[in-house]
Amino acid sequence: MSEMRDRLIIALDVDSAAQAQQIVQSVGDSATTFKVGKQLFTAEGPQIVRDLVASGKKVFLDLKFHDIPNTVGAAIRQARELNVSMLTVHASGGSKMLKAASDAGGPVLVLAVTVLTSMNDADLSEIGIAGNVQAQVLLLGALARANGIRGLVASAHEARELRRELGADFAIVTPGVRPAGAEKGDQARVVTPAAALEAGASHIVVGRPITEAADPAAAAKAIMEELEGTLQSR
Ligand SMILES: O=c1ccn([C@@H]2O[C@H](COP(=O)(O)O)[C@@H](O)[C@H]2O)c(=O)[nH]1
Repeated sequence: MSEMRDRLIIALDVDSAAQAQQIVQSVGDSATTFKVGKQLFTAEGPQIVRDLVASGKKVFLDLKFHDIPNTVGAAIRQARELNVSMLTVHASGGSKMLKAASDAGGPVLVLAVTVLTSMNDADLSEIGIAGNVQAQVLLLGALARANGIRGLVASAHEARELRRELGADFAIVTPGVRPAGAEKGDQARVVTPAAALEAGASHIVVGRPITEAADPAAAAKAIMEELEGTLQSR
């Protein structure tokens, strides 16, 4: 397992490169990996990724590709040119899309998003999925693994079972992480940083609790200390 600092991923969900770089600077050494998602990428394009990589940061490109296999494979080959470390596709794109994604990924860790952490059982039912979230996550996790994918995005609620099913080497990246007492916002399946690690997450993704904090550096440091405390108490 990588060092603890590599396990905290900070979501740079802001409107501009300047705001993103300010957060990166203020967080300093508390994190090595920063997530560029739809908001920042749409505002700034690939240059923000190039700039972060050039400054020595690891970038998780979270654009959640979900399209026909040829298009997803081609998009991933472009992402490789940006030297990102991780990227996402939707597992619900199906086996052919997942295979195209894993074939195209090369050294990039391709993560399959199972069920968004903002969704609950009722949300799944609304889109025609009869099973509960846990069952759907496990089904999509198995489908992803069968098609060469080496990591998933899921909530920590499912992490223990996923870890049992998928083994120690699989990456389980968990958003929906909230320090005790923090606002859930639109997230449905939420746990604390410590509970996510306990459940078997390899990485946690934290956005608003850091980016909207009065002091992002202190917020990131507190989360790091919670993670380190969890490992020491094992
Ligand atoms: O299932 C998912 C997949 C991705 N995300 C992303 O993670 C961050 C979480 O941000 P918070 O502010 O900590 O809620 C955000 O960028 C999402 O796009 C997710 O939340 N759930």
